[in-house]
Amino acid sequence: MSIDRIAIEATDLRKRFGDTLAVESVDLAVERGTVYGFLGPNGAGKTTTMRMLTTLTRPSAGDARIVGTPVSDRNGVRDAIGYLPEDPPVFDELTGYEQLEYFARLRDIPASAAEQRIDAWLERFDLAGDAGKRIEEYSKGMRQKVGLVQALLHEPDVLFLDEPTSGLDPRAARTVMDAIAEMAAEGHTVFLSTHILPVVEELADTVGVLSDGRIVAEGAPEALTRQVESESDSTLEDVFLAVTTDHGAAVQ
Ligand SMILES: Nc1ncnc2c1ncn2[C@@H]1O[C@H](COP(=O)(O)OP(=O)(O)OP(=O)(O)O)[C@@H](O)[C@H]1O
Repeated sequence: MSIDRIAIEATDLRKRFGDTLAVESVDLAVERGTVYGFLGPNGAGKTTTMRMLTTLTRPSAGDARIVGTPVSDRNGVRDAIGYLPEDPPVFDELTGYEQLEYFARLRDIPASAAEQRIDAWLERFDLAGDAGKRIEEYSKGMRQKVGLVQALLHEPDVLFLDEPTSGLDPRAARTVMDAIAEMAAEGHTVFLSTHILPVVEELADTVGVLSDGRIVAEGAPEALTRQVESESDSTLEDVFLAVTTDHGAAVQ
């Protein structure tokens, strides 16, 4: 596989916080235009890994590149990515529209394109009627939607999403899932961390399960589920339970 087909690459990526080894050793090679589902129990190191890949946390050791740019080149990587963290970075005192306008300026999106894209996404996420309200008046789901639009407004090569459907009603969650599938079909790469397994089952081309700071299982969802013995058809939940209780003994 040639390197330019790899959007997210990590080699022996590690992070230590004092005595805590948050990420022991992570290797990744995520192909462009694919959706990578990142699973793992609470405390496995998923957020820390995403923070290293998005340049927000400096790795203690190892190497990571986003579309060929090393994460030590923070500006270079930030130009190539969008990131929706668990708690979307929005300003309570701005309206939803102002927040997105502000972000579009930060990202150097020309004003006319910005207006067009903001209007289209607000409409799609059923937020157009509330775009003039201050974010402090928004529900959790509305904040989540603004955070998501903010992450993809500049049409980044690589989109990192931490629980993108959390707090969303089923219709909004469907809109988000369809948008993720579209982004991937257009050639964007999506790195998706969530505990909602049906979301991963539907969207991910490849799934990686992180446990105690290491990837203990990785592969296409169908390939992983085929390897788990179960009385009925296996699901990703069976895979998750097998590899995270027994550290990969059931799935090699
Ligand atoms: N800033 C920090 N300082 C000290 N320890 C930290 C810090 N951030 C994370 N950790 C520790 O690193 C480990 C991994 O945490 P992380 O948040 O990456 O897990 P996670 O897989 O995202 O969990 P969850 O699914 O609960 O969000 C945990 O033991 C956590 O306590």
